[in-house]
Amino acid sequence: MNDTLPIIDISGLSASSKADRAVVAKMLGRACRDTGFFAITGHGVPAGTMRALFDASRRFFALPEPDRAALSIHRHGNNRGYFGLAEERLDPGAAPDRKEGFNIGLDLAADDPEIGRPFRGINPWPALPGWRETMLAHFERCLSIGRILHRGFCLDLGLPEDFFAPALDRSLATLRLLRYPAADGVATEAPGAGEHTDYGNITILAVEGVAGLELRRRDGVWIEAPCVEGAFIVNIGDCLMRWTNDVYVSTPHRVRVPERERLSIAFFLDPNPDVVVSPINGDASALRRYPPITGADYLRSRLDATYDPPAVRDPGDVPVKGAPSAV
Ligand SMILES: O=C(O)CCC(=O)C(=O)O
Ligand SMILES: [Fe+2]
Repeated sequence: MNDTLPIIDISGLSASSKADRAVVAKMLGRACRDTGFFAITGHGVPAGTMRALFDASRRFFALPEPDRAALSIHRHGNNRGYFGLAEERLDPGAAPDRKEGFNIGLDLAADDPEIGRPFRGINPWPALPGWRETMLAHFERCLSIGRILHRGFCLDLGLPEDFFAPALDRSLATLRLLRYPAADGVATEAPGAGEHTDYGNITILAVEGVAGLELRRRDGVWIEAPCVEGAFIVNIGDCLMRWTNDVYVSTPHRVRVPERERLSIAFFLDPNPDVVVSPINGDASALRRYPPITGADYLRSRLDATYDPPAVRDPGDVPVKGAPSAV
């Protein structure tokens, strides 16, 4: 394979003709079986909207440290809020990550009956005018792109196109703003983000043009993910790999410390907590590589197996342990 990611225009997934949708689905399927990484265009999000989103992210990271710390993920729990530099270590064999971030989950009202259930909680918000609305609009946008992509996956996998729809309507999704400070000539062992695979079904990543994301091809060679103007980078996570019985692959990736400050915005699409993730393999249950498990139990098991204590972890990610899952 070559050194770049496939760039897939996904607008055809909304075509009225199934044959047209299938053309895109086939391209998606090929990428999902290969590196599990691809860039998408034709997603309908205007460049100005993305600029405003990154401006909002920059405003957050420019807040005084005490204001950010007041929103700490430790204080708020449920994987929501702020974490500072070196508070997360995606590769347990490496130094902590040189990045800070802010996580936003499904936005629930204080009296929502789901509050208190695993990974359900109230989002803390910074006191920045219009900020919450900007972020929630992007959350919804990514959810809808994620659902459309799943329809394409279904077509590729020979499933009814709405197969995943009921599994993604109360998703454990997380929108995560990330800031990687510039190297600034400081000698450090720390990565921007250590090598890991993502936990969920898919990750939809926006970058602003500063390179740094690297992924490991199936032949073991690390390549840089190109910054494609106007595109999101999508990658398959461990949950969808499991769900597809390893037909789709989640691929190890990492972020190197960038030459200049780098902002990225990741959306991790995990399934509903109570959905049963049962590997898709027709009726040949004997050939299933994994037992069925609920979305929430799978998340919990991965976090518990990886972290002690499982404090700041993001359901979007798990570090790579032992043999890489995708080669
Ligand atoms: O910032 C990036 O480019 C990727 C971040 C990432 O892989 C993650 O947070 O899971
Ligand atoms: Fe990741």
